[in-house]
Amino acid sequence: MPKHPLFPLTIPGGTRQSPINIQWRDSVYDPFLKPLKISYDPTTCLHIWNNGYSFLVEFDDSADRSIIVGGPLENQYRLKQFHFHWGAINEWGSEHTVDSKFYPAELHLVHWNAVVYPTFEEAVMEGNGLAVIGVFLKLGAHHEGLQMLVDALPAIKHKDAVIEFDVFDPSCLIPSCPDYWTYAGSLTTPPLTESVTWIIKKQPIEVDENQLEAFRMLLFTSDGEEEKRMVDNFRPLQPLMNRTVRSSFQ
Ligand SMILES: CC#CCNS(=O)(=O)c1cc(S(N)(=O)=O)ccc1C(=O)O
Ligand SMILES: [Zn+2]
Repeated sequence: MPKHPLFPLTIPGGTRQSPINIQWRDSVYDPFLKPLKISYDPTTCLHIWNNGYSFLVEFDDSADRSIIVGGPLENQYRLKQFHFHWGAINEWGSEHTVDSKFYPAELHLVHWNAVVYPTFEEAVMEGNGLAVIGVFLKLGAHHEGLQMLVDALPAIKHKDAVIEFDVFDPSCLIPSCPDYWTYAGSLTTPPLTESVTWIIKKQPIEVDENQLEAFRMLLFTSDGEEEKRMVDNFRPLQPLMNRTVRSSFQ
């Protein structure tokens, strides 16, 4: 298991840190959880860029055009960006684990509560400010929708590289099975604030080896610096402490 030079391991006084191991048998079915409703407008897609930690696709979140509602959420939340975490090899790479099993990668779709908070930055600091959908990636069949992202990666190999990305519907990356786990957690990168309602999809999506390898050819480093491959950009598991993971399924 690689060490994590990227960011602090612990937040002093943290009681709801992420990621966590989801022990399937300890999760509690909640019949009052609603189905998650996802309505994304593909034309709100802006650009894809390498921020030196992951690659992310950002969306125009100046209006309620790409939103999620329902599930465990009290309000609707606006899509701001999505990004991935992955490993150097297929044995690990996801941030969350299920019964202590790692997946080779994990997708995070980050949304913020624009009903209650005026800006994303303010929402990041509040307990109900963010909602992140987590989707596991497993090695298997070629994923057509992901390939559009993979084809753009060579153009953003280095830190701070960005290219236009006009139309993309991230719904194609979300499994059709409605089942999810949900728990109260945090950002897994600085500022690590305890502001995230996590919604982790039970069913992974399948991607092929070439697609995972394409993630691994990205670099943490800027053009001209000594090359460091962008791999193992996941935070170590955090203690569950006094939390229950709820499931939307029996
Ligand atoms: C201020 C502030 C902030 C956090 N930004 S983020 O929520 O988009 C985010 C969230 C996550 S995660 N892994 O917690 O969803 C990772 C990375 C990022 C990011 O800045 O790129
Ligand atoms: Zn993430």
